[in-house]
Amino acid sequence: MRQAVEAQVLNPCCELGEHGLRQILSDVIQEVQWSVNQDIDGAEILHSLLNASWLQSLLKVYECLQRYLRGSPAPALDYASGLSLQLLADIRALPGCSEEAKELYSLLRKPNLQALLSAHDTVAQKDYEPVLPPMPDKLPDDEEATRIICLVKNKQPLGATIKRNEITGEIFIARVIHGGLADRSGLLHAGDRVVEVNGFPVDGLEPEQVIQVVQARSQGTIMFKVIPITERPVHNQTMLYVRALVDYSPQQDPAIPCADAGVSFRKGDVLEIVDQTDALWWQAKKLPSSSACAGLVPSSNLLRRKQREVWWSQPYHPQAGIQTLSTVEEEEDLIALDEKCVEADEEAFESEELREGEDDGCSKLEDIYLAGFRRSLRLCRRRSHSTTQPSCHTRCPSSCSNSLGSPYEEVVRYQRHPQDAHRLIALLGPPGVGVNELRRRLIELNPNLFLGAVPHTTRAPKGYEESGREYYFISRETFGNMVYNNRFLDYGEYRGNLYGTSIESVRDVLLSGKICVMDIDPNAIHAVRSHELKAYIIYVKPPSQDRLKETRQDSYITTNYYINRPFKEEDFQEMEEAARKIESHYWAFFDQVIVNDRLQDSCVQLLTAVRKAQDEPQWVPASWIRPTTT
Ligand SMILES: Nc1ncnc2c1ncn2[C@@H]1O[C@H](COP(=O)(O)OP(=O)(O)OP(=O)(O)O)[C@@H](O)[C@H]1O
Repeated sequence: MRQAVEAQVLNPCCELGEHGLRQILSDVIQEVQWSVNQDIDGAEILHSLLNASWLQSLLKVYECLQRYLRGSPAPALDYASGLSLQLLADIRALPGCSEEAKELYSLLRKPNLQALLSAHDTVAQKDYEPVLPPMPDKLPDDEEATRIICLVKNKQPLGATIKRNEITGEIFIARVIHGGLADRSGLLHAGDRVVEVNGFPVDGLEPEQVIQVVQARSQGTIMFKVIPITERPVHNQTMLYVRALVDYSPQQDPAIPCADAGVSFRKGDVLEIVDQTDALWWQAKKLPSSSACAGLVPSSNLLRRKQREVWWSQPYHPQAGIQTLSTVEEEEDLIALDEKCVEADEEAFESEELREGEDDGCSKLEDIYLAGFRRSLRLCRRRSHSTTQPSCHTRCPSSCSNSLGSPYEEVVRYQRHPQDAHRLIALLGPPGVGVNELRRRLIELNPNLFLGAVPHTTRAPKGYEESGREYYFISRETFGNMVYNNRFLDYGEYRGNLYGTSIESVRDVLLSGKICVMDIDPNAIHAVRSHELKAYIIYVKPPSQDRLKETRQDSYITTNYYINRPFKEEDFQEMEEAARKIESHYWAFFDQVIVNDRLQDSCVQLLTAVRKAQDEPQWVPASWIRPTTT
């Protein structure tokens, strides 16, 4: 018997029979049993190994595969789709058909089944397209290994770019676009040398001329003769999602290798980076994307370099391929705006000067105080909107300019766990647009769920005020210490008193299980975008000037110099101007934009946005989820 086993091992191709292997195995077990009886070393281990059920199963699988290999699969017929059509006609012709026949009829009519049968027939008839040209009879011995590649082109672009070696004039595939036609074929690779296209030798041609040869045939088979690259680099691509912090238009970028293959994006767009092989040009898809095909975007380094070039050479150039987040010219504009504001209100200011304390916008809803609506706090914020020397400071005043250095921000999909603290809801917009009106309405809707953070101030409390309710009343020294220890999200001075909102105040609301709703100065965006607060930022945008005039007829604005006066034409213009500046600097950081046209609609949109922020997955900075030590 042992000889029989050896024969099988030496000649693995010989027939094992249906139960061949298992038979051998049981013979081996018997043999081992015999060895055990003879007290031979290691035999027991071998015995248990051979008895193992997993080995038995594996051998069973092996036998099945052997059986399958012996009988090569062949189609029973190669006209299944024709037969199904005949069947449909026959069933239709039946005078009264059974339920089974009806079911069969409806099954056979399904387009997916018909497509399947048609695919079956194509394979069965070996009716493959395209028919490759015959191999030349005589290939010169010294010719390098060439490959003939036929791609069937539809209206889609080929999905590959080429480059020319300026010394030799040879044409190479520069890159293959992820998910494009060439990529899906798996036949063309970056680095392959293109020798011929549709029979035309391309050596020495300009890349544009080669493209013309390719494009001469917009549809049908394109034949490439290529010398494949010998060593294809191995890429370990990792999934990367980024939020664009700048605008980019490939059509306006003369440096892009192929503008048609470029992906344009705006600040705030989320890009899926599918290939970072090239140091200069990444491949990406703009989300949400229904296309399998990626396109070219500048790499982070390249985009940063472009940003710097634009920054230094063209402070503001709307035609430039890339627009920076902020420009020097715009900063100067901001000063001009403030002067205009003083001019406009000087006369009336005499008679109707603001008096801090007379009406501090105390907001009380039955027995619930709505903290953070103080007029002085808002005025101190407003001043920072309109000057380059902000009276309101943020915990990280330089963070905005830091973000200018990085054109992409890595993001990940995040959904708050129901047991986690709520995300901070931060509202912002140009002065007077209605941020506080919306915030107030939201809190009033459900004060048990929504709450503002209690701000700090150095001013003395008034008779009716309680520390921790309207404000935390603290000394200048304590306030200074808190500033020193970065405990304010934003703070500022108004009429000699300091005001600020601390991280602890927001934390208190969040820890109580409520949703903290805060209005913030744009400068505070970077402070609230933190691992702990995970702010969801809602930008309240003014509608058109006409709609502002129409909707704000009975509304009142509080300016630096007036409390609650009717809106004037110039208020709307200033609002629009301020909105333009906020948008050009900060658009990328807005999770939601609400155009505050009809108040009722805006309230509904706000409520929906707040629910989305808490309960639906959102793109958030990767650093919130994987905090770094820096
Ligand atoms: N959609 C709207 N339609 C009509 N009036 C509105 C609308 N939104 C807000 N208002 C009114 O506009 C005025 C200014 O609104 P609000 O005080 O909320 O502005 P704000 O954005 O908080 O600005 P600031 O903080 O600088 O005062 C208020 O009288 C408010 O009731």
